[in-house]
Amino acid sequence: MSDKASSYTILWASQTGNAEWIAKSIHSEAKERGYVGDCLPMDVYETVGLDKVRVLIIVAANTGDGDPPDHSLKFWRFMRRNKDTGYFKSCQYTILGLGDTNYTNFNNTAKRLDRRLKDLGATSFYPKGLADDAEGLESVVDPWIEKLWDALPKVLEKNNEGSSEKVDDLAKKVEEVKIEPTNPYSPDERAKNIPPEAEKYLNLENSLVEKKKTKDHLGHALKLDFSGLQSGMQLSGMPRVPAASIKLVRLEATRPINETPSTQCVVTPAPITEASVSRVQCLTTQEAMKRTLHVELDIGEGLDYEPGDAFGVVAPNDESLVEAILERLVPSTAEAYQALYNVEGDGLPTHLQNSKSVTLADLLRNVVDLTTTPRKALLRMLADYTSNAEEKTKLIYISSKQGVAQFNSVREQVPTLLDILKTFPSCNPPIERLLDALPPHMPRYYSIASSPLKFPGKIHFAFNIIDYKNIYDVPRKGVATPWLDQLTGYVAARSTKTGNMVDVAAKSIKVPIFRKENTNAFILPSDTKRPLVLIGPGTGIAPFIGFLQHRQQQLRIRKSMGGVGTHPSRDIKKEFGDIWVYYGFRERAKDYLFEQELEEFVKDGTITNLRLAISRDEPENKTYVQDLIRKDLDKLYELIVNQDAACYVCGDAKGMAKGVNDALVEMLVQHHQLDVVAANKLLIEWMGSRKYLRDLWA
Ligand SMILES: Cc1cc2nc3c(=O)[nH]c(=O)nc-3n(C[C@H](O)[C@H](O)[C@H](O)COP(=O)(O)O)c2cc1C
Repeated sequence: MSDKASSYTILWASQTGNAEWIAKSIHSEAKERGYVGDCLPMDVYETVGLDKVRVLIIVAANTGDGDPPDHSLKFWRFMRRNKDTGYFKSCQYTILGLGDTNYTNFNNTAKRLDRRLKDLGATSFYPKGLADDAEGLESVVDPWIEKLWDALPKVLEKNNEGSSEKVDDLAKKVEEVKIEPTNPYSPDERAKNIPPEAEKYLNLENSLVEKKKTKDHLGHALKLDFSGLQSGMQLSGMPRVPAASIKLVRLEATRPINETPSTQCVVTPAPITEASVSRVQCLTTQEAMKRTLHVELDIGEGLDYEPGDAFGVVAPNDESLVEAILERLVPSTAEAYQALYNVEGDGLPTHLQNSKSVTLADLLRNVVDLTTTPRKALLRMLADYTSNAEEKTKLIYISSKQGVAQFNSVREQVPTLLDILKTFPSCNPPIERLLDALPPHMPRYYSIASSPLKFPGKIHFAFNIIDYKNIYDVPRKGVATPWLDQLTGYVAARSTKTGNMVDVAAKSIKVPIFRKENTNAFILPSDTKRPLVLIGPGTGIAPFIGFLQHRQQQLRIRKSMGGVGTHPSRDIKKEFGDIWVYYGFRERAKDYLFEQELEEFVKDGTITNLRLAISRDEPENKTYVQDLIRKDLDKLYELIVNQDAACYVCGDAKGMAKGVNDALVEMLVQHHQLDVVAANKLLIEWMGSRKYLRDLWA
């Protein structure tokens, strides 16, 4: 009998859908190649009987500060608590990590898992891959999967030789596309590729003729240089076309055109609450580089929170973009807003699991992502629905190994789906296939910038409106922040030093939100005596406004209870540790966020020391928070090491968080007699003991 295993298990841990999608693609290709196995989210590991698994493939992403995705925390607890060094002795494994080099803890989850599996007796059958979202996951993921097919037969038996041969041929065909510009992709062939369900609502004849495109101005054709693409060229390394698994089943009922779309199709980790916007304020002046809004939501009794928590906002894709894509792809936009469907299919991805009784517009508005950089597999799939031979070839080229420069150029231009369709006018994919290939539309998370002690029943948050031009001067915008700006009526930029919050309660503006579990313990220590060092430039100050309000209120409550002895007020103050705040912005007159509030915290003693790093008031003397920290190393050493202060960092993962980390390493080298390696190790220990906490974004 062969000593190879007869089946594999794929476990995935995903926060925003990439790992899920990649794991499922591996699973579907493995099945086609004749292997047998399962593909499961990490949180259901108990159903697998992990000690029996002989071939394990893990696809793991990161969130927070090198933390595992939220849904996999139970698995991690199990792995940490497992002390049986032989638990995985019959398991051969490999790991594909999805990370981002903008974060200091690059691919921490995959690296930790690798170590832990080895400690528990598992053996690696194929080296781990560490993909980097900063440069495009594909450049590591695609070759890693390709070589997995060479490694797998050494540990795993094929159960279905017949099917595998067919697939090998198929794979070969996909790998080696020979460019034949004179071979047009006919409408007939295209029709063959449209799943039968799609034909029920797609009038194929109509969809292939030019339609009036009233929203066409919204799309911008990409600027791409195809001079490297030559006739007769052999192309290789294309991603596989995502399996056609989604079916749209048309229902009898229709939705009245004037009915407000609901968010019931959105899959969120906690139930959605409709919160009313009560007040709003622009924290920056007209002349500031960025526009920053401060919004207050009325949450009533519905949502408990503590400072440091975050919450999710369910923001729709831009409606005119949704409409323009529908106008471009379906024969009747009106129908796309009214006809109801159930989304069905084997192993539906998580984000499609609530898509019942939905319109095509609902799906594009709330379920799939229309604005993030396209995956290569999407471009490859679009090629299959492109009738013009030259355009089709270009799409295949961009998704191939040879077209990597063009793919990078696509990424750089941050196109919407409409831009891609505009670049390739004869491309007409059915909506089902888009659902197969587009990433999930994700909720946006914000740190709460208030304390329930100061604002019971309310939450505050602050954010920059994402609105910029790409390298070719084409306007680009975010999803949630321009939507919130529009929803709250584009309040005027502040003109005075402080500005006031505008009461908009009467407008009954609703924002769908949900609670986010605080998985990284970014909360105040319960002991108020413990000193704090809070480092957060820009909107990184937001959670600290909540921390400071909380401490301010705690102090007021404590004072109102009165004290004993000759100096009650001084004795009470001793029950509250010092708070040092490092805060940064560009220009004092334009983007000093929460200026009035911070000054009040200083005045009433909530903040012991407010250190302001201003980067543009004196262009020759740019100061960042890490520069101020470097100036204060001896005092900070006293506070952090001798007085056991907890140190919090919030904001940009790359420049700021790295700079602050380096400054803290310097502090430990200078004052704690450690070398750089030992100092870094101590900082990691502090993270584990919640003395050094970071809430970062790229
Ligand atoms: C809020 C956030 C925090 C992240 N933190 C890290 C990190 O600390 N280290 C890292 O290597 N990648 C980090 N990433 C990058 C993700 O691992 C990467 O984008 C991955 O493709 C996400 O996969 P998913 O869609 O399956 O969640 C972070 C991404 C986000 C959005």
